Amino acid sequence: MRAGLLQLNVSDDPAANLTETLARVEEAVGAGAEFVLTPEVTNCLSGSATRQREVLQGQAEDITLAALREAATRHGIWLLIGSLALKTDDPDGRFANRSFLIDPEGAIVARYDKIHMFDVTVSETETYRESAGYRPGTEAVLAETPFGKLGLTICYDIRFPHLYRRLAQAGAGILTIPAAFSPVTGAAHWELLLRARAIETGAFVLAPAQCGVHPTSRGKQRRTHGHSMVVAPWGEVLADAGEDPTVMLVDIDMAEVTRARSRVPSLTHDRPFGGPE
Ligand SMILES: O=C(O)CNC(=O)[C@H](CS)NC(=O)CCC(=O)C(=O)O
Repeated sequence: MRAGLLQLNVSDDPAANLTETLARVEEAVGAGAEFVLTPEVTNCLSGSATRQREVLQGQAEDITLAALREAATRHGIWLLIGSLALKTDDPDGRFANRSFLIDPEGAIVARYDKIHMFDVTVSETETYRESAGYRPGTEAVLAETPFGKLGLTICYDIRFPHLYRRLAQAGAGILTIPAAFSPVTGAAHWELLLRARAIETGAFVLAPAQCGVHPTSRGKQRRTHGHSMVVAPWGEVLADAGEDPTVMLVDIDMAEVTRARSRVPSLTHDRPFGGPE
């Protein structure tokens, strides 16, 4: 299976982002991708809740979701929309940070709401309070594809290894981790965390990411780490997209999952234990 990961530098203008995303999908398909993946918040990255309320839509109206479903059908590909920021019926007006798996008929075969919220003070000048703007999800999601079972996660989820263990033990051979990682934590942790999750689970990790300085019309300026990555089940980095927007193609051989897990079957070696709760 050939995967095409889109590394994007989105703005807070969903229509403009969609034009760029569709062109990149086209590029990936032209290069033979059968499974195309986009980063977290493919539709809009903003540092302003006011701006988000102006431009974001609910799932039923969202232009990015509709157009990407249509693109999946037109090209006959599988498509992971890393996530969309979407309006919800949350009483506090919070958005969903929701990932979608689309099949070649354009059907939504799975959707996942990011569970873990990035409420972190990275430095004195850089603070994130994701839970103020987004309503967290509560369910882990596994999806069937012709190339294997897929475990859907998003960005900060990467720091919660029990989620990945659960998905892998439920059968996932591919873990998707679309991201908009912060530059500071990205430089220190991103590659190491991706490789750790791949090794612990004996699964492929596919991590399409946002990159660069994001053009925003108002509010806080956002910057992201880039370095979209594919990691093999044994832990090798198969590809790293660097810092700039691009399409990254990687051939995935699912037999590597079986090979890694038979060399080190730690996924099947859990033991009950007592001790601190
Ligand atoms: O804000 C939005 O609209 C979209 N969401 C994001 O960019 C999220 C929350 S701020 N970013 C992360 O989870 C980065 C995690 C990270 O960098 C780490 O774990 O170190």
